[in-house]
This record gives sequence, C-alpha cells and structure tokens, in this order.
Amino acid sequence: MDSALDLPSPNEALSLPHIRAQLIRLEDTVLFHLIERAQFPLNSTIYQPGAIPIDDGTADLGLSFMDWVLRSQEQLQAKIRRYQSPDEYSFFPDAIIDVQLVLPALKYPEVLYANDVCVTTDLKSRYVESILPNVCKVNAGGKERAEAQENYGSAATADVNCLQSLSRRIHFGKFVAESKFQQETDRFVKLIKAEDRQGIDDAITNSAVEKQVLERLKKKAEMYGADPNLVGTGVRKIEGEAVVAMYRDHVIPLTKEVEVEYLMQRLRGTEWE
Ligand SMILES: C=C(O[C@@H]1C=C(C(=O)O)C=C[C@H]1O)C(=O)O
Repeated sequence: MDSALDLPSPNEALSLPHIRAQLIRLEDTVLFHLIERAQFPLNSTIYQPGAIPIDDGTADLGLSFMDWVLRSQEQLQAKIRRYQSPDEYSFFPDAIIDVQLVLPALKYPEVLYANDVCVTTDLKSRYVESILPNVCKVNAGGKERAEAQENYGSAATADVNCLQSLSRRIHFGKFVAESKFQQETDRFVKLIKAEDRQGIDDAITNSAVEKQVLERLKKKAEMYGADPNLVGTGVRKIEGEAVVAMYRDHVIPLTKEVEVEYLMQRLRGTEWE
C-alpha cells in the first residue's frame, strides 16, 4: 500500500522525466483495472444512493453500494498508512480522520508545499456519470448489457481499483507543478500573484506531451484490449476510443486543474507571499 514513489530523493521526485515515467507506468495500471471492470455490465444499481441498503450505521450518509465499498476499503487502507503517501488522496476523508495506524508512520521526503488540493469528488462523479457508461459498452456492440446482480461485489471492487489508480495519476499533477515551478520560478510567481489561472494553465500545458499520451493510450488499449481467442468476434476487452475519451475529457483536464490549483497555493508562507 506504500507510495508508488517508493521514497525517491527529493531531486529525483521532482525530475520531470522521472514524473512522466511514473505517469506512463500508471497508464498500464489504470488500463488493466478498467479491463477488469469492463468484463461486467454497468450495473447502475450499485451507483444509486440507498438502492442496496446496508445495516451498519452508515444508512444516513446517502451512500451508494459502490460508495460504501470504497469508503470501507479506505478505512482499512488508512490503517496500513495508504493516505500518508503524498500521492494518495481519499474519496471519503471524513471516514479516516481517527483511524489508528497498525504500521509505523513512514517519513516521506518533503517535496510538495502545503496545499489542500483534492479533486476526488469531481473524479468520482465523472467516473460514474461519463467514464464507466462508455467503458462498459464494450462486448455489447455499444448497447448497455442487462444488470448482473451476481457481479455487484466484483464490479464495485473493480471500481475501487479504477478510482484509486485514476486519483493517483491525477494528483501526480502536484509533483509536475512543483517541478515546473522550480524550473520557471519568476514566471510562475508573477502569474500566481496576479491570480491568473488561465495564464498558469497556459504555462503548465505541454500539448505535444498530451498528444503523445493520447496516441500511446490508444495503442495500449488496442493491444491490451485485444484477445487472440476473440479475433473476428467483434468482442473486445476494452475499446480504445473509450480510454482515449477518458484521458482527453477527464484525466488530463483534472491533472491540469490540480497543477493550477496547487500553484495558486504555492506562495503561501513563502518570501513571495
Ligand atoms: C503532466 C504534465 O502536465 C500537463 C498534463 C498532461 C497530462 O495530464 O498528461 C500532459 C502535459 C501537460 O499539459 C506534463 O507536462 O507532463
């Protein structure tokens, strides 16, 4: 459960090539979790608050079944210090405030500056409302497959893996932003002081890298989504277009939002404030 950063030195943690290599590795993690999820129907019941009542004292929280599985997993994983890692952000932070660690706390290098940027709520809404319906269309010729109650637990478990890997990828934007700030400090100090979010967004945007990301993902989805035993059947494990749309419309925009909002808080408590 410990960080994917495996405790590199501060210099290594802020090397843009090192960070981009981690983002590329996370593409594989996200893809394989999505392929696992795509084997089940959408099962929209598990995303409806209260549709599957669970009698454990959480009924008044308005959770869906998937929310409940995710929140329960986070409470367990908090005990083994998942959320001490600077690249892990909880979807239910209120549920892990008083959790007692069962492992000794780890000392991570202080690389990022204090900030409260977290986009997990927006990510979960986008995942349920846009990403998942598109990903689950696979194997049904673009139509929604009938619900399968026997897969409710497996689908929710796969959702937790998808959401947690997507969250790590998106919040890595903080390391990207800090790296870029250290490379062009004066430029960003001026933009931050002017509260010029569009200017900051323009400054952190690298369209060539974004293009490479989408092209690589399409190839990976076609490679990983293909199955030699299914050639010619029209059945795929995942559609390349669904993965490209997810990154183009959600993952990259949220990563850049994290970069911009992290930088907007970057001068707090510093000589530039
Ligand atoms: C992550 C970076 O920052 C931005 C976000 C990107 C992304 O989410 O893939 C790619 C390029 C940049 O526009 C980067 O520069 O590598």
